[in-house]
This record gives sequence, structure tokens and C-alpha cells, in this order.
Amino acid sequence: MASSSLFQSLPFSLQTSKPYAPPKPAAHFVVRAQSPLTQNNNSSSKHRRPADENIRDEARRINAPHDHHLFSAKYVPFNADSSSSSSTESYSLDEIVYRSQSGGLLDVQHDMDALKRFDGEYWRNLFDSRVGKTTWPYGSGVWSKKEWVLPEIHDDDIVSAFEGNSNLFWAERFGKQFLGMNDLWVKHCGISHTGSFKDLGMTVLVSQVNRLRKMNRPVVGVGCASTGDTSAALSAYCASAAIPSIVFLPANKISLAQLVQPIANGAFVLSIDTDFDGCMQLIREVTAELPIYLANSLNSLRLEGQKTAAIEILQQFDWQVPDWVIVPGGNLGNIYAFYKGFKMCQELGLVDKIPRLVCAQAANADPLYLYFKSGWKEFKPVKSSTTFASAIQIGDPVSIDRAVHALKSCDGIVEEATEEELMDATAQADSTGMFICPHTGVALTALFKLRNSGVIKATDRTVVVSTAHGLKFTQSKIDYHSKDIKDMACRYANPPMQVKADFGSVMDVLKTYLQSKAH
Ligand SMILES: Cc1ncc(COP(=O)(O)O)c(C=O)c1O
Ligand SMILES: N[C@@H](CCOP(=O)(O)O)C(=O)O
Repeated sequence: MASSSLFQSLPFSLQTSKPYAPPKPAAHFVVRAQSPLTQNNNSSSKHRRPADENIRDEARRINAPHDHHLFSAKYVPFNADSSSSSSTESYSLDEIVYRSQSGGLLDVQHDMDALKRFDGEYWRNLFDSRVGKTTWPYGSGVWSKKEWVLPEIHDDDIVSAFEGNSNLFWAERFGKQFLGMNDLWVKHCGISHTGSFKDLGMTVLVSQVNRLRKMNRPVVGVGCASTGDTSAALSAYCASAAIPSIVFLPANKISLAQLVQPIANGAFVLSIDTDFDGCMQLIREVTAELPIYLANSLNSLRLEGQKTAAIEILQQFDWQVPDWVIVPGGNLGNIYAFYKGFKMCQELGLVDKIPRLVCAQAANADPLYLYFKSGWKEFKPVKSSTTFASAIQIGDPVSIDRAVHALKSCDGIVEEATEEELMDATAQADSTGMFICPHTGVALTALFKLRNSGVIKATDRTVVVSTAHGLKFTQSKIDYHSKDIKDMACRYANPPMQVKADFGSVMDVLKTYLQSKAH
């Protein structure tokens, strides 16, 4: 139905480069900011869709086909200094390609001129109008930004669990009690369908695979190497689209909760006697030989979804820019994704600056930290050792170049956390009502260090990105609270008390407890 198209309802043509003159505010919101679907939702005479129509059918009926061709994106070689690049190498997103001709990384480049024909206010209003709906596919926090993510995919090909839109938690007590801060926030990306931020990228990647398979491209299955979260997301999204998934896991190096996820979702699970870097090497070799599509963040499609978490943070602050965003880093795709999300918002006029980024690593797997400390002189992969932050136990990150570009471009910082520091920070956060994963503990340790050194000020608005759900990492919490960790004081342990099953004994321990709590 062409007349209900968002873009047809706009009072200017995309074919012209004439600057757009905003209409009056009331008309602006009604005419320009709404998607075809929200126009239906907001109408006072809105109709429920017919009982025999599902939300995909509804989207098919309402969304005009040409909406998919207004914006476009392609793969280009990732080049930190893109302004001076004269490369003409590029690939359609429908090609199966992970590396540039020179063997370097790729990046998804959007047609920024087409996107710039709409002003920042337009995009802010459009994104805001889609939050919290069940309309397909915009109810997802990722697909609510579809024009900036994978503009050309048909809504019908999208595989989504309505991911994103995760809560931005005001860490009131933690901020005040431990850091003297009152504007500290935790972006809970792990409160998500499979319990980590990987869902944001995987909905994009698996949707594209779904499209490729419908185009009869040679993709029999999708594979990844994983420290637990990528494999969980991959297997869930593939299962929902009936696509075979294959996961390479380092034997005995991921949590039980993570291991059971791909098993339950029907993935082909290979437990391999090596570390993550070894699994990554193997999956790269295998995907070069077999019709298995690579789902790790080496594949730049993933980062297009992950960058929406940055846009969401701005949106949740009503498009005000925080001073700092702290992200735990392993394979280093996510730190770049955050940078890219913020940068696009700046370039397209939604905000006028970007935050400073901090990448936080476990000291037992800290190649980026060592590189940063050397003044970016020479990058050397490390042999990582065991860490409670097991999902970031990565010594040879594939996105090192992306991360360095992101950090240099925003005056960023790299910090690290020892095992004791990250476990203490996790326990401290939990004691104030959170239930975070050890990777978030790494990010909080970075915050402690930067507050103590005065780099982050008490009044700075700071966001810590929580990357996975704490329930995936209960064993480390049990060990900590049982004081069962060698060479660790476990200063914030809160072990349960064994009490005899009689009234007097229970009363005694309760009285002692209440006295200790009385003001
Ligand atoms: C829970 C968790 N946090 C942080 C990271 C680090 O993200 P990245 O590999 O994009 O640096 C990962 C995965 O690597 C993860 O699973
Ligand atoms: N933590 C990751 C490691 C792989 O990262 P990716 O973003 O490159 O897939 C995991 O959970 O597997």
C-alpha cells in the first residue's frame, strides 16, 4: 500500500539533494517521524490486525517494497584512515567475503549521503517512535534502526527475537557507596534473549544468512569459534530459522550454562582441546573450505547490530551524550561497534559529540592493554591464561585494528583488572542489587582505577556496559562466596550460615545479625 509508506509520506524527494526544511513541530511528528506501522498504532481508530494475519504478514502488507531501496550498504576494506583511502574495492553484502584482497578486515559502509538527506531530528524521532512496539521488525532494538543496519534486507527475511532495548540501570547505590558518583549507569546488554550482547549482532548475521539461503547461495550452515556467548546466540537464532549451526568450543574453558545453550538449541557442538584462539584459527580454515558461513565478529555484519547498543544509550539519555562509556574487550569487535554507533549519530546530526571510550581487559588476557601502555608502538598477541572473565580469555583478538582506530579517534583509554580486582568488583556490584558477570567486573575495575586516578570525575556521566547475564557465571560466584579461591581473600564474600533446626539457635543468629545492621 504505497500511500502508507513512511517515505512516500515525507514532504520531499530523495532524488533531490535539496536541504529539507522542517515543518511545524506537531506536523513534524505525525508526518515525518512515524513508521508505516506506528502510524497504525498511534491512530485513535487503530484496528487490530485480522486473526488470520501474523506480524510478518502485517509488515508485508503495510511496508511498501521500495522502502528497501532508499538506503544501501556494502563491504569495503577496513581502513583507519578512510578519508585518504583511494581504494575502490567493495563487495555487495550478498557476497560471502570476510577479508579484503590484502587480507585485512572489512567494514560495512553505509551510503551516508542518502542517510544525510534526513536531518538528525528526523532520525531521533523515527527511532523514538519505534521503541517498545511489537511491530515487525521495528519492535527490536536492532531493527528499529534498520536503515542504519542492513537497509536492503526484506522484512520477511529477518530473524529476530525482539532483541535490544535493554535497560540502562542507574547504579545509584553502587555509584554513591563505592565511587562517590551520582551519575553512574550500567547498560545491561546481557539481559537479552540468550543472555549476552551477542544477540544484537547475531540477529543481523543470521537474517543475512536466511536471505542468502533463499537466494540459493552456497550456505549449508553457520559456524563460529566461541568462549560461550557467540555460540549461544548463533545456535538460538539459527534454530529459530531452521538453519544448521556448528560451534567450536575450547574444552573445559566455558561455563556450564553457556555450554548447555547450543546443546539445547540443537547445534553441532565440537569441544576442542585448545583455547579460543586455537578454535578461531580452526573455524577460519574450515569456513574457507566448506559451505559454512562464519559468524564471528571477523564478519563485519555482526558489528552493525552491536553498534545499536550505542545508539540506544544516547536514545535512553534523550539524546544527551555521556562523558564515558566503559566496555570489556576480548576479540575487540564490540569496542569498535560502540564507536561506530556513536560516530554515526554524530555524523548524521543526532548528537554533536561522542563519549570517550574505555576498553577493559582481564590482566590474564591483555594484549590490547599492553599495546596501549607501549604507546601503540608494537602489537604482540599474548598466550592468555585462565580468568574468571572466561568469555574474554582471548590473546590474539581479530579486531585489533578496529579497536585501535576506535580508541585513538575518541581519546580512549585501556585498563586491566586482576582476578582479585574483577571478582571483588563483581561482588561489590552484586551487593548493591545487581547480578553481573565477571566481564562487567572487569569494566567496573577499570572505573575504580580511573576514578582513583582522577581521570573520571565524580560528576562525569559514566556508562558501564554489562555484556552478559550473571546467571551464566554462577560457579565463579559460588566459589567466591564460599571463599574457595586459591590466593584470594574474597573480601566481599557472603557465605550462608549453617544453623541448627531449633528456635533458639535461629533466634540467636538473627539477633546478632540485626544488631550488626542497627544504626
Ligand atoms: C560476556 C562478554 N563480554 C565481553 C566480550 C568481549 O567482546 P569483544 O570480543 O567484542 O571484545 C565477550 C566476547 O568476546 C563476551 O562474551
Ligand atoms: N566472547 C566471544 C568470543 C568471540 O567473539 P566474537 O565476537 O568474535 O564472536 C564468545 O562468546 O564467543
